[in-house]
Amino acid sequence: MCVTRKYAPPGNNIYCATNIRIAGLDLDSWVDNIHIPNNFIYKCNVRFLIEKQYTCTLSHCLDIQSDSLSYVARIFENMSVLKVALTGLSKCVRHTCSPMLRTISTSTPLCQGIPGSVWNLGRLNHIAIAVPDMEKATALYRDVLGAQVSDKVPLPEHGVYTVFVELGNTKLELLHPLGDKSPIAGFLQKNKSGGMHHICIEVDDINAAIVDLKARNIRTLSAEPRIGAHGKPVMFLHPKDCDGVLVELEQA
Ligand SMILES: C[C@@H](C(=O)O)C(=O)SCCNC(=O)CCNC(=O)[C@H](O)C(C)(C)COP(=O)(O)OP(=O)(O)OC[C@H]1O[C@@H](n2cnc3c(N)ncnc32)[C@H](O)[C@@H]1OP(=O)(O)O
Repeated sequence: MCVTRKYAPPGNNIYCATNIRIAGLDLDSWVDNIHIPNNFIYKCNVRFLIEKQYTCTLSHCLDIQSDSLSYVARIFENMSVLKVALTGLSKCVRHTCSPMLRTISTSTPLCQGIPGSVWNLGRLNHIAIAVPDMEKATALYRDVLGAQVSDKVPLPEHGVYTVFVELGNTKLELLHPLGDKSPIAGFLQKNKSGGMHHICIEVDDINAAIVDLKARNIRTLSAEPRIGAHGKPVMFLHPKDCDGVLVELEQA
């Protein structure tokens, strides 16, 4: 799906295309009337967030039948006002200044937000494959399939050796057990020839994601985010809560 210029009048940014009405008021009047700290930036960002959440519906006229106060409460529930102010402003500037951004693909975070949520799912970072023989697996991707592969890196804190295979649009992470308590050892016991172990998806705010997912009863597999293979905070989600797939979220 593509949202193109035809939905937006020339000279305006994409958000002008949607006529959003909340609780019977147009968005501007509604934002003017809401009782949040009397600060222009806060109001700007509330407006921005609502537009951001709803523009992708492709609707020219969107009626949100919602009690205005509870709607604001939901928006503020999961966010720090400062973060919203900064994110909102920088995104507003980008969207008003660059005509290129009038074309939005569904793979951008813009189209993936959940109404009222302050975090967005990003790109697929990697797919991890547990392998019983790292040298053999590396040789397969490097010598037989012709991919660029990284060096083998030990990550004792995760109980794994890793090799990354570059694929252009994403990566494969080959995993082999390191140490007695490696989570990969148990997996390989059950899957002797190896197999897909997890997928890793980027998120723009891992802490907000964790709070939100925990509230939705999705189990996280460590108390706090840990530093993953790319030196960034990561969190694993229980496969039983993710349709049988072990999901790793990585801070983008
Ligand atoms: C460096 C870093 C990075 O990329 O940044 C990494 O890759 S670290 C990569 C390694 N680190 C991790 O995997 C950390 C997160 N993983 C974990 O906490 C654990 O491995 C669990 C996923 C919770 C599995 O725990 P454990 O092996 O003790 O339990 P288990 O074997 O009894 O499994 C419980 C149930 O989950 C299923 N299960 C286990 N591993 C699975 C997997 N990878 N994908 C899908 N399902 C899986 C089992 O089949 C079983 O289902 P049934 O009951 O139906 O039989």
